Amino acid sequence: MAVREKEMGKDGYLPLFETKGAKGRIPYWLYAGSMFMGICLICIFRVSHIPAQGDFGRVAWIGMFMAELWFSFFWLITQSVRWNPIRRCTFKERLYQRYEKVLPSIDVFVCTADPQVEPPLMVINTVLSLMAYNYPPEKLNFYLSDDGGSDLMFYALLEASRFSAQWLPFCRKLKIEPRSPAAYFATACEPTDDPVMANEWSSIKKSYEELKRRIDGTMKLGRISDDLRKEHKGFREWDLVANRRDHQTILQILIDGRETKAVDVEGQPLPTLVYLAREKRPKFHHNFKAGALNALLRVSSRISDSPIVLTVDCDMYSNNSESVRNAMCFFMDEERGHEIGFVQYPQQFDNITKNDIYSSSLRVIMEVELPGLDSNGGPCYIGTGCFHRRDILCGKKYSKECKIDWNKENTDRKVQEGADMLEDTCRILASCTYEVNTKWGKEAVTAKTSEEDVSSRYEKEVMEFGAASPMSEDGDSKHAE
Ligand SMILES: O=c1ccn([C@@H]2O[C@H](COP(=O)(O)OP(=O)(O)O[C@H]3O[C@H](CO)[C@@H](O)[C@H](O)[C@H]3O)[C@@H](O)[C@H]2O)c(=O)[nH]1
Ligand SMILES: [Mn+2]
Repeated sequence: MAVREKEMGKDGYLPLFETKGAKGRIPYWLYAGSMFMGICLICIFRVSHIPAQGDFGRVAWIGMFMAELWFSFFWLITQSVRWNPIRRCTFKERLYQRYEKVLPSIDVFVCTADPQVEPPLMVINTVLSLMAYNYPPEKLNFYLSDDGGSDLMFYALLEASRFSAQWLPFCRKLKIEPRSPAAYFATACEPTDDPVMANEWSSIKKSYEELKRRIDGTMKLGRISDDLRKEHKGFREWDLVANRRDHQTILQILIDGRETKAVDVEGQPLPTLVYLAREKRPKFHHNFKAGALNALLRVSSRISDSPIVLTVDCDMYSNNSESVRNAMCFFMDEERGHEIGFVQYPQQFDNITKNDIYSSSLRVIMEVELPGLDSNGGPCYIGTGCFHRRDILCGKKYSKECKIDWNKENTDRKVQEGADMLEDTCRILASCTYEVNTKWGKEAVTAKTSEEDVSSRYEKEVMEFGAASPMSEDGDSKHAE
């Protein structure tokens, strides 16, 4: 094993992640240094050549000097986010060796709000890209929050739950990236070298196209046909729905990962998949996405209660199937894990013009400023693509002494009830009155539910975040072990 000395922590311990300075810092420091010199010289020139009292242009001179001082001050404070950008590298191989058996389970929250603006086909592509993560499927739980309360969205998710039985094994076998079917088939070519694979490839592509056609057809029709309605008990919920702003909680567990029959075409377990449309009533404010996330936190704490929570906007698929493992390297690092409250990934946009004339890819923000903020304690939560520790969201503070026993963490949180029972008992957690008379909105408060007593609210604590927020970059391929 050829491991460089500085990679090692105390007592020869090998960390799960490493922090490095970003590339290009030295040229930037030279540039910033010359800039600073220039600013100083301008100041000296302005002060030493100021026109005497009564001379022509004195007021303009002072005005210019003030403006220059203001811009210099502005430049100086931007250095705090540009001076020292950092890069994080993970060692997934070490994670695999030490923790593969006890990896924590993850609850993934996807938010959608309107089936017209955010087409269900796009939403299920996001969900499928996440379901296909390279992570033990029995440890993944997916929750789709539908603020549009639409049976069309429910139907699309039902289709996705069926398609996932083919899609997940296909992704595993061909190790494809990205794992959003739409994004993948938009660019991928049929593998020609292996006829068996080529066959499978075309058959999956055909299945996806049929799924797309069925969903497009239903969207065009604008309602669920009577034949489709018979396919799942969940559609009966919509008999009681007045409109999207006035309806009861709709909660359907489409795949119950704990069940033995929840398997893909290869017999491997499927992840849990839950549809949630929280209760909406005209009298109560729903608090948009934040309200949805709070409802999801409560409902998921009852169903799967995973120690790690990932939030994703429905219009943002995951382009890397290793994202979860990368994030786990931060949370599970024995020495520094307790310093990390959340791990988030920068966003990238798909539909940007070649020359990016509007700078839509936000390169300065994504490539310089967020890594720059990372060296100063971390940027704030950007709303999507972010893993949180559940306990942090409920106010827990971590310290050096607070070591997590991941073995215990995993087994402690299992529920016994069947899916039907859970659907019933969890409804109240997504009711619109749940947060009434709490401090929600004044201090962002979230409630955690106990297993013993579902309806009682306990542990209402202030939402706050940990000190560090690393941005992960894959580094392990470059390291010899
Ligand atoms: O009542 C609502 C309204 C919105 N959403 C969801 O919230 C997400 C973000 O909304 P969007 O309209 O797409 O906002 P963007 O401006 O694209 O989002 C960026 O900016 C938001 C804050 O302004 C963050 O919340 C997002 O995470 C971030 O991606 C989407 O998935 C929506 O479906 C809900 O779940 N319920
Ligand atoms: Mn968006």
